[in-house]
Amino acid sequence: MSATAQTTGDAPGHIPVRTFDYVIVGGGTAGSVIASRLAEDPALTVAVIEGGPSDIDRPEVLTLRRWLGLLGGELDYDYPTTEQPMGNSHIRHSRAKVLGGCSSHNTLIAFKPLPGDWDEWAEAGARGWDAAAMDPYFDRLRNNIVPVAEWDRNAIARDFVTAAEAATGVPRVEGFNKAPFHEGAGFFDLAYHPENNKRSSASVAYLHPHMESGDRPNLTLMLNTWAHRLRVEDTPEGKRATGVHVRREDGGEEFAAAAREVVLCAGAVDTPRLLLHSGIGPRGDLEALGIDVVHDLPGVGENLLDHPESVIVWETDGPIPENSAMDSDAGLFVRRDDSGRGPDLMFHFYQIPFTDNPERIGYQRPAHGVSMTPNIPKPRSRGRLYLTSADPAVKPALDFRYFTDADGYDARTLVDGIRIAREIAATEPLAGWLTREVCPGPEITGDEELSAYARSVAHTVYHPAGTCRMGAPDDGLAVVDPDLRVRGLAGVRIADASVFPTMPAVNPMIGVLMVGEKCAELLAQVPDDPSLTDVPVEGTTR
Ligand SMILES: Cc1cc2nc3c(=O)[nH]c(=O)nc-3n(C[C@H](O)[C@H](O)[C@H](O)COP(=O)(O)OP(=O)(O)OC[C@H]3O[C@@H](n4cnc5c(N)ncnc54)[C@H](O)[C@@H]3O)c2cc1C
Repeated sequence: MSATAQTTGDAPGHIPVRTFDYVIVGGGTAGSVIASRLAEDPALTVAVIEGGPSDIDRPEVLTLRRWLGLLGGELDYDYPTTEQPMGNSHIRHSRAKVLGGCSSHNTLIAFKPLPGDWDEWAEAGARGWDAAAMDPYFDRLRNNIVPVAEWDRNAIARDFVTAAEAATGVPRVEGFNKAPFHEGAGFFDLAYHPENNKRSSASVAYLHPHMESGDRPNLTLMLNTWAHRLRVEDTPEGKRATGVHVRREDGGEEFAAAAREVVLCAGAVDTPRLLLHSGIGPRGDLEALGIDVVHDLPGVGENLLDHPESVIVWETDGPIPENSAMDSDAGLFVRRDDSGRGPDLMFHFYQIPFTDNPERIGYQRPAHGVSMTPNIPKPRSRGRLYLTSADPAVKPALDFRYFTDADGYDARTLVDGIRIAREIAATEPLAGWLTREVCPGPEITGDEELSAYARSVAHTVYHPAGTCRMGAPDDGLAVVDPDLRVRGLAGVRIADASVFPTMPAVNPMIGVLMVGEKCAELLAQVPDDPSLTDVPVEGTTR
């Protein structure tokens, strides 16, 4: 196979074609890993179609502590949710439009998924994705995963950890990735460079070294370029994805042809969105919108998962010290149900008053304060992503169906979280810093009132996943098989947060990076098969 992408001229009325061995849609968290790994073989050509710009020389992106300033800005796709009768309908889901994807604007909290998380995937039909099989991929990660540096450990966060340990009886943990845990309080591991607070995002760790040295001429980054349709053709072997129609920033159209495979890494919102606009999804939904059905795949967009959280805010006795890695670098895991496989309640401790949602219902932001955000590691509610228009420019609908699980487990978890948070706040040495509970406020004590508050100010930990879930080859609602191949289509795989069958108890980014590493390995195992090159490598396409 040629190491040089083949290009054709731009014929009038036609779209120029460039052919690569692999076309990766999305240079985000998983996409950066896969592109970098595939391009290690100089005989292969690899293209990355990335909707956003490069992150190189952008301090507002590369400086971890500036993450909050990116949300809702020009590098954010900013997806709304649908009306949430049981929760907060005003949540905006940030999704990064920049090389590195969400690893370029998240908080880079780095947890290896717990053994129970992977084993649950294997039990859901993802054969080969159990904890023992997945463990080695963590050691391959190139990100600089380190504990929060001593100088970034804020005094009030240290006191939160001590108070959490005393109030709940959980052990203090130094290095959450050293061994599986059920409970614990401590500073997190982060993917960052403490000496200058620079991100160790997927792009920084996997792509920058090659972009800066130019040692991967076989890797083409098509930046500010939007993939709007996956092309599927009928071949003697069946339906095959042959490439992606893309639109550049200047409005020009191109076809990126894949001689071997297309890999979709556009994330849990944009991968199903692209499939649906390509006519791949539930037949009835597509027909109702007038989209030609290319491949009936009922699971696309189903199984929308997230980690919902609530918030409790205290005013502090004056300003707190300035130092921090990113203002939310310590936390707590609790296991209320001893029969569970892992933690069932998690808290981030914010060194800022996080009142965005409470302000909407009348609370005021204190001049100085801190917050605890209890979240649900294993939520039971399941949502759905779907299109409301055949126009690809219209954002998809994200209906998380927050707090709709039949037995009320999700809402109850947040109520338990607020009660535990209050116990910690009443315990020294944290108690001495706090002058008053701002929200929900000490007068709100009953289960129902607490639940109503917790749900009305609920937020997301920004972890949407599961919308193209992996499952056994005979699982009708699975979108990809355990080799990440889209069911019923040749030449296309998915590797990003959308393939998660269930939600890990911990923050998901490391899991996504490990999906990327495993996908690269699966692709490398494919033998050279002449039939795989039976796709257009020359000419033009409409
Ligand atoms: C604010 C925030 C904080 C978070 N904090 C943490 C944390 O601390 N720890 C943690 O573990 N997780 C965290 N997460 C979650 C984590 O970052 C994500 O789960 C993970 O990065 C998702 O990776 P992905 O590869 O699925 O998608 P992404 O990283 O989002 O990559 C998708 C890429 O595809 C591109 N793209 C999309 N559609 C197209 C298209 N049609 N054409 C071309 N390009 C396209 C996008 O521009 C993007 O670069 C956070 C997320 C957010 C938003």
